[in-house]
Amino acid sequence: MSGIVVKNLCKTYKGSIEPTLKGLSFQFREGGIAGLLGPNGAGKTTTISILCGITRADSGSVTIFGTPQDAAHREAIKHIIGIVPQQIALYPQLSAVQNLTYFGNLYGFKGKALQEKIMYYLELFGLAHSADKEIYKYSGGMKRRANIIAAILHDPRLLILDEPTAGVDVQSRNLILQFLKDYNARGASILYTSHLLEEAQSICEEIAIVDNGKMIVHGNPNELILKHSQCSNLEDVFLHYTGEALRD
Ligand SMILES: Nc1ncnc2c1ncn2[C@@H]1O[C@H](COP(=O)(O)OP(=O)(O)OP(=O)(O)O)[C@@H](O)[C@H]1O
Repeated sequence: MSGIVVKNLCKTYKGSIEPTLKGLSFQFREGGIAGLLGPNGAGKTTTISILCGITRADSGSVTIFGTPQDAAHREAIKHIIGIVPQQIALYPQLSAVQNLTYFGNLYGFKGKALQEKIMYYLELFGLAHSADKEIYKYSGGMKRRANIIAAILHDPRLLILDEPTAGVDVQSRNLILQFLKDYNARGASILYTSHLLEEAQSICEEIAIVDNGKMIVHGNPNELILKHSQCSNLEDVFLHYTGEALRD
């Protein structure tokens, strides 16, 4: 299988006694929309950071479309993946255009072609009227949308997003979800995390629920719902596997 293959990831952060990842494994096929789900502290952000090469696992392996995520392939992986982190990764004192020009340059894009692409995406994400406004003046939803543009200027085959719709209004959320579906329809793969299970149920064809650093269940949301007669939606499935207990 040449999708996203995660095998036996283990990770204990420096200074922590308890491991964050305890032999986590899952696979997602190429070309789909996949959801990495789990309660607070399950290890989703850690897993995503390892997938992108930001954090190193203590052991285990990650292969993306046949390319291993290791020191020898870091540059190749950088071009395959676009990452939208949970925190806004833009310079607040720079405008959207200045930020996006900077990120485009990092990937070797320059000049008119880059500026046209930036304007195309600012338009698509409803930000054209604020193209020259500094990011600190943006609303939360506008920042999230600009954050996504920064990750797609190099046309990544895999877009990874950590809670892209957390804390945004319904309008921004709809726009972001529509973009994800359209980007996927153009052939790209999407891997995203969310605590909004109704949303994950509606856009993901594959989900993996992780808890306490381990894989709990993987599958198609509708098939998982049908498999458990007492479950009528993905939230029921999630609670069935992870229980009612608080994690903090
Ligand atoms: N840099 C770090 N140093 C020490 N511990 C960390 C670090 N980053 C994360 N952790 C711990 O690892 C565990 C998993 O965190 P992680 O952020 O990966 O979970 P998550 O599933 O993304 O959670 P959430 O849904 O709350 O965002 C948590 O207990 C967290 O405190």
